[in-house]
Amino acid sequence: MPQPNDNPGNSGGVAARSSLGGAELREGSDTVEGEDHRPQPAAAPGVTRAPEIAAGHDAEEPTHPTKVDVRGLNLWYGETQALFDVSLRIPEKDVTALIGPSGCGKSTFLRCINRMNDLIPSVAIQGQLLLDETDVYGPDVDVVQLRSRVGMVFQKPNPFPKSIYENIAYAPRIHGLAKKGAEMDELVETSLRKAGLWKEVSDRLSMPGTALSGGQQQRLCIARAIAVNPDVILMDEPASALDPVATATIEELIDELRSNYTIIIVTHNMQQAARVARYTAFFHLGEVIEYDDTDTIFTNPRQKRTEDYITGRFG
Ligand SMILES: Nc1ncnc2c1ncn2[C@@H]1O[C@H](COP(=O)(O)OP(=O)(O)OP(=O)(O)O)[C@@H](O)[C@H]1O
Repeated sequence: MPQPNDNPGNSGGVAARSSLGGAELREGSDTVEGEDHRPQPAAAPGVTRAPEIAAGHDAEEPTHPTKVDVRGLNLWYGETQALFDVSLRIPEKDVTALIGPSGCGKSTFLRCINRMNDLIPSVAIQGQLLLDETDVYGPDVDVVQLRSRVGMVFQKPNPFPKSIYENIAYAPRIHGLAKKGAEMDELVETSLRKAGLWKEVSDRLSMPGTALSGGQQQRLCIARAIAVNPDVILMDEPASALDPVATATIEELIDELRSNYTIIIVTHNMQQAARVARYTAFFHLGEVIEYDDTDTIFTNPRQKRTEDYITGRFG
């Protein structure tokens, strides 16, 4: 088993980091600097592979560095704890799925990565969440910048009530990423191309984004996220409101984006996780029960609870 402290560049130990909003930060009473009390995820995919996990997989498979390194993350909504000691190392430039029954904390965890939970006053967070080497909850973090590095796509497509063009151009303009005119036109086109939408909308960029079909709106939202050149794209059930054809298009798009972006996707649809994700984390009751190659999770899970979930015994 790899030890969590195998991860280079981090000294281990769980740091109390942040109190968001009005709730008290809880100190981990059993946590001693230098010791590591975190549960052991099966492996940190793409970083350090346990020999038994590597067995049966292509030994030449490239391993990617960690993009998001989560260490002992706990989260409370007021008095109610929703995440328990979550530790995951999410590799860069690939797709990681978060699965588990309703209410197990998948979306809560996802929202920690770009600090969307800051918007909920009762939330308190303890633990460490590193994006590359940066502590996302560190005192110097500019949350606006963070959210441009870590884009988000929601369950229900939510284009701005503006033109297709403006949906893409809005954030780059605010961030000063392109000048008005040809430079912005090019950025809009490139973003729409990357999201596989350009051909469908190139002759109607002034039309409202909300006039597109649901699947097109979701690709517009993905193009909008891409336009600010993020490293990470969080997707919270991005296809659950779409029909099967639009869902297939989104899944194809995710597959195309995987080589350039770290994609973390929450999905209720296990077939979808199996189709799009290289790695899968199974959450239950706010804990990560198992985290491994998607193949292993679906064909040879180590934990009974994972097996029971993927075979439909609960959830
Ligand atoms: N804003 C909130 N305030 C209080 N409790 C919340 C809030 N959001 C989520 N919770 C609670 O936190 C727990 C985890 O919810 P979360 O939405 O993260 O689960 P999930 O696994 O994404 O569920 P689903 O698959 O149904 O979307 C649940 O018990 C939920 O009721």
